[in-house]
Amino acid sequence: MKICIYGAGAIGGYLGVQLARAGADVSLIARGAHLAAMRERGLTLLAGEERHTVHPRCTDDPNELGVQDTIIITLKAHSITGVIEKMQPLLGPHTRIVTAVNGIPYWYFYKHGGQYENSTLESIDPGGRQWRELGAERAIGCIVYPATEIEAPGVIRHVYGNNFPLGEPSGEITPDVQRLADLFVAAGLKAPVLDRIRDEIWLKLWGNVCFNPISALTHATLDVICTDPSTRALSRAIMMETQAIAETFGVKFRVDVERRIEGARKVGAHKTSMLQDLERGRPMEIDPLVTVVQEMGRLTGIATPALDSVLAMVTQRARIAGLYDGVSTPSDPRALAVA
Ligand SMILES: NC(=O)C1=CN([C@@H]2O[C@H](COP(=O)(O)OP(=O)(O)OC[C@H]3O[C@@H](n4cnc5c(N)ncnc54)[C@H](OP(=O)(O)O)[C@@H]3O)[C@@H](O)[C@H]2O)C=CC1
Ligand SMILES: CC(C)(CO)C(=O)C(=O)O
Repeated sequence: MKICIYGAGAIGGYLGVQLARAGADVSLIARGAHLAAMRERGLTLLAGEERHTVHPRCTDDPNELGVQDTIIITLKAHSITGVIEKMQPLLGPHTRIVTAVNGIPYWYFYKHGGQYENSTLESIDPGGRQWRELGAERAIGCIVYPATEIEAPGVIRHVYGNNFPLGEPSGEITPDVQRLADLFVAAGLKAPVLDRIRDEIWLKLWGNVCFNPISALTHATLDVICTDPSTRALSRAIMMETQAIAETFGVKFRVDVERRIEGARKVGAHKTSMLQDLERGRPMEIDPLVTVVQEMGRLTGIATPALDSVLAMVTQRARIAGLYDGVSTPSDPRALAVA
């Protein structure tokens, strides 16, 4: 299976090392100093006391790679639209695209059923270009549970976790998704194939939608946000709004909100990716994690006053830092009035 990891940074680099070590035919697309370092010295994974270096093909030009069986997108989700054209040489009639990103993916309403079937969401997929030009029918869902970071160009630090649940939008256990899961397992990862992948997407997003913007606004780590009574209550309020929206779309949450917050608290003194991005001057992933929930709230007529307030502040914070030029424009006067 020819696999290309598009955006081989912290998560894509981790996957790249593990897949290469398992003997997979894997190519990495990256850029800048990180790409130069990988070309020169290979890609190194630091995991506890272990250190592994691999030398997969690395490029910033998809034309060099040609058609792939599987593309694993590990870009920040707000970067996907910007690479649609560059991705075209990788796409053949049978290519599958795995969305290994946080937030709601572009294919969300593909094989969803009901009144929203085949809808696109403006906050994550402006004009529906990802849906049309990457192809919703190509998609395989993936949830990223591990935490990793780029410690230096060409060097990935594994922080915790190895679980990447996978699932077809239709819920079927197809040969494609099973083959991919088998490959992940051979690479030492966990990759349960889920028949309700959207439930798991929301379970992860439940944390990102509140902890990430609150951390960017307060600079608090997860343990502090989940312990301080005020930020815990604010997180809970956003999570309850989010749950109401997701349940309208038929999502089932397998844990309750208190257990989800406790799970995050136990992660400890960890800075969310949004806080890390703010501190390092990198574009913040606001629309795929927060604005999209507001958009889905508008679609379903569910007010999101707590989320609206936090979103208004975090977008302003990000704009002032020059790290956001997205779509967030709250337009529901009722929600703004409540907020
Ligand atoms: N890191 C983590 O611990 C976790 C991450 N996630 C999610 O996983 C996804 C990936 O995150 P993460 O790995 O941290 O992100 P990174 O920013 O580390 O990785 C993305 C990589 O893609 C590169 N890139 C961006 N645009 C292009 C382009 N046009 N051509 C080539 N390369 C490009 C970036 O380069 P550059 O730096 O130059 O922009 C970067 O190296 C996100 O959705 C994130 O929320 C989820 C759970 C945990
Ligand atoms: C750490 C965690 C789970 C916080 O929601 C995360 O996914 C992130 O930082 O993006």
